[in-house]
Amino acid sequence: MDDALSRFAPPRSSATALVEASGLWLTVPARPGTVNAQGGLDIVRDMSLRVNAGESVGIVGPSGSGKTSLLMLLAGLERPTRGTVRVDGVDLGTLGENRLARFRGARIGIVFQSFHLIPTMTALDNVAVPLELAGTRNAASIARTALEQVGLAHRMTHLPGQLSGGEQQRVAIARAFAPRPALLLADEPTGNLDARTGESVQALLFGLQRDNNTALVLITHDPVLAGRCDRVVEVAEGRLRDRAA
Ligand SMILES: Nc1ncnc2c1ncn2[C@@H]1O[C@H](COP(=O)(O)OP(=O)(O)OP(=O)(O)O)[C@@H](O)[C@H]1O
Repeated sequence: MDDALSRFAPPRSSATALVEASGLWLTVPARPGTVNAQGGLDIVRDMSLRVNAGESVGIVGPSGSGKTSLLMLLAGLERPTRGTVRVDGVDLGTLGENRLARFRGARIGIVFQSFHLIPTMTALDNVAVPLELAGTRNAASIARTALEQVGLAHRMTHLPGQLSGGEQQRVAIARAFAPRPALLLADEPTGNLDARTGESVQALLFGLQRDNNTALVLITHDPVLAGRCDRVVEVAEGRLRDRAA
């Protein structure tokens, strides 16, 4: 970690949640007929969530209920209209865009349903380039190790289009874990994969999460995948409610 990022080095203690989202609202300009009293549409309504270091939390709920919006807020990819998100002791709302992007690169990994790899870059570059951009020394060697860990030692020089869906998601997982983030956010990570491939990607994800003591917040429609998490919370109409795992 370079000097600029070491400022974010966490005072990690078991007493403090790794993620502390408090009173989150996300309001967007409304479509006709869906307005709140102020003339906006409330997508996220007063959500609060704590996630401890190393804990896995499944997020379930109907389509359109606000799951992805919550994940975007936790990643700092959306700014809440009201409320705060603290990750690793840092209030994301206090960071400008550049520092927020650097913080995210160092502390938060994200895995999407549709992989989001850069199609013109090899598997190795898809993992190494974000590390280089973050100023990480030995980026190529860290990326190689990350790809070996996800079983892709033999696919490093392939482009995403030359890889299967499962292999592409493994590259995305290697990219997400390579900076050793404290928090991994995953949005339907097996949603585009067949059942068997999805199972092996699930095993990989939870294995890396356990080995690195990474907190995991995972959106899924798959009850089996949700059931692998330490805890499941349900989103309904923009609100959160806890339920037994
Ligand atoms: N920027 C935006 N502007 C307007 N509406 C939005 C915006 N982002 C999300 N929405 C709406 O907010 C609601 C919640 O969307 P979100 O993607 O968070 O739901 P979700 O629970 O993840 O759904 P799915 O399971 O289908 O992915 C949806 O009705 C969506 O259309």
